[in-house]
Amino acid sequence: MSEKTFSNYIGGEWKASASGEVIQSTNPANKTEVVGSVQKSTRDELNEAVGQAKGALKAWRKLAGAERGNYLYQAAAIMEENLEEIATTMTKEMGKSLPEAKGETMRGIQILKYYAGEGMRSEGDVIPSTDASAFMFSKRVPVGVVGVITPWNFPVAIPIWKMAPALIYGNTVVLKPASEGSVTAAKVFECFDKAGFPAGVVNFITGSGSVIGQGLAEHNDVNAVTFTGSNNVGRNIGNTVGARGGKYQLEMGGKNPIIIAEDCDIEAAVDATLSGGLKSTGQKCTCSSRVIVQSAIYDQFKERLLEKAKDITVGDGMDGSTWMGPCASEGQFNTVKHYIAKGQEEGAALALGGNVLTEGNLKDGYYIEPTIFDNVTTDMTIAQEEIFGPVLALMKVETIEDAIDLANDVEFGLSASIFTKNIDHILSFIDDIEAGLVRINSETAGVELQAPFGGMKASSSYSREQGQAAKEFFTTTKTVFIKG
Ligand SMILES: NC(=O)c1ccc[n+]([C@@H]2O[C@H](COP(=O)([O-])OP(=O)(O)OC[C@H]3O[C@@H](n4cnc5c(N)ncnc54)[C@H](O)[C@@H]3O)[C@@H](O)[C@H]2O)c1
Ligand SMILES: O=CCCC(=O)C(=O)O
Repeated sequence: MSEKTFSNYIGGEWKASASGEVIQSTNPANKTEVVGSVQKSTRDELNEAVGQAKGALKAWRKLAGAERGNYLYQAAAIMEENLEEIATTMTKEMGKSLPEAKGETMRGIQILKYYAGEGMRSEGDVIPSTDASAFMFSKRVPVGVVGVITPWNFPVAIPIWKMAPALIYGNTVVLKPASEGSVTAAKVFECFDKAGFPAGVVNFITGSGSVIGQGLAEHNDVNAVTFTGSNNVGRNIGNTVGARGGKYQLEMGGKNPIIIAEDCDIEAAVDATLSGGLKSTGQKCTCSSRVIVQSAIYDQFKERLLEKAKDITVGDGMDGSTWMGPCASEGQFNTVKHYIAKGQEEGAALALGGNVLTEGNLKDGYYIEPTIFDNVTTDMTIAQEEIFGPVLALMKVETIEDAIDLANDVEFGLSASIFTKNIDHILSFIDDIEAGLVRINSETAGVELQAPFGGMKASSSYSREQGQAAKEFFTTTKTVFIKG
């Protein structure tokens, strides 16, 4: 793959920024390798992108849903032809292993197809009027220009799970991806370009969060902003968009618990803890971070967990034998090191890992060992703050009631899981756990595109993405009353 500089995609054309500056995206498995560069755009260019999206809105929303769907089907087909290249770029840009990157790219394609079909489905309800001679119905209509601000950890799936529903319901979009995933997102936009969307319907602009992201939040012609990312940035975007009367949706961090009950299948629970906690190097918003284990099996579970964690192969995501890649960036690497030090400082015992890996080629990347802390208590920073790295915190409890109380003792509420065979425990977990994604005998990660996704408490703005739930954010309802 040759290193390339990608332009913005505005009004159906690839355009370099007048700033003359670019942002380089480097490979976290090999710091000196530049994967590609994107534009460091200006506020004027953002205004142009929003202007193009606004200009394209009328004609786009007037197309039949099925016609809009055809563009989405076309984009999906082109992405399928380019799957290998997109996935390779993703692995090189943010470190996810190649099989995971391929899975994510395929997921993006499936999301496009799902929403393409949505263009042929109902856009309202017939509602009986109290006037027998009148006809009343509701009709979903687009919100308008949608600003899409996305993180780096799912650089294909997240932009698509926001853009596809926005587009099918008749909105136009301006995407601002995270810089650490921008080259991958540009590859997706190359497919959108080839799909032939009318000029201005889909726009792509890169640059700093404080200029382009904040600019989208502030722009009066951006009717709605859908954001996924960290809590501090999200809250600020929500306040900014809300203050000018815009619609917003925030999907943010997690501190997800997995509860291990004494009656569970320990082997299955260990596998799910490792997969849910450490796949993607712990950089999924749904990753398990707190492992809450009943005391009767604590030692047995811990021993097996450590045994299996020791076998994890860490390396370049492009290498077929790699199970866990590097942290996605230098910033992420430093954050994880900071939390590991903090855990030790506050008295948690390091049961495994905790070190930077420097052997052989690993010294060229941002590698940290799979890390497991023992004797973690809920007051510790590593039990409260999102780490977003390969770090698990083991916590001991006596009863399942205690486990659920402990699980809920954080500001976040994104996903949660329990391993148990006891139906009473399952039912009380479903009822009492404060999380938007509740999983039984399964890892905490694992989002299905046809189901609502979003968190409770500080993890979300009470909104839901994906499946039919996306309709709520990307449309507004007209109630029509007709009298002859
Ligand atoms: N709940 C979910 O669905 C979900 C999914 C994936 C990731 N996440 C969360 O995302 C975070 C990791 O992603 P990240 O590091 O890219 O998050 P981030 O908040 O740093 O960045 C997200 C996006 O916001 C932009 N941004 C940064 N500063 C901004 C500002 N001042 N104004 C407007 N936009 C700004 C960034 O450029 C990026 O495009 C984690 O907290 C993770 O849990 C949540
Ligand atoms: O990072 C957040 C998205 C998580 C996800 O898509 C999954 O768990 O499958």
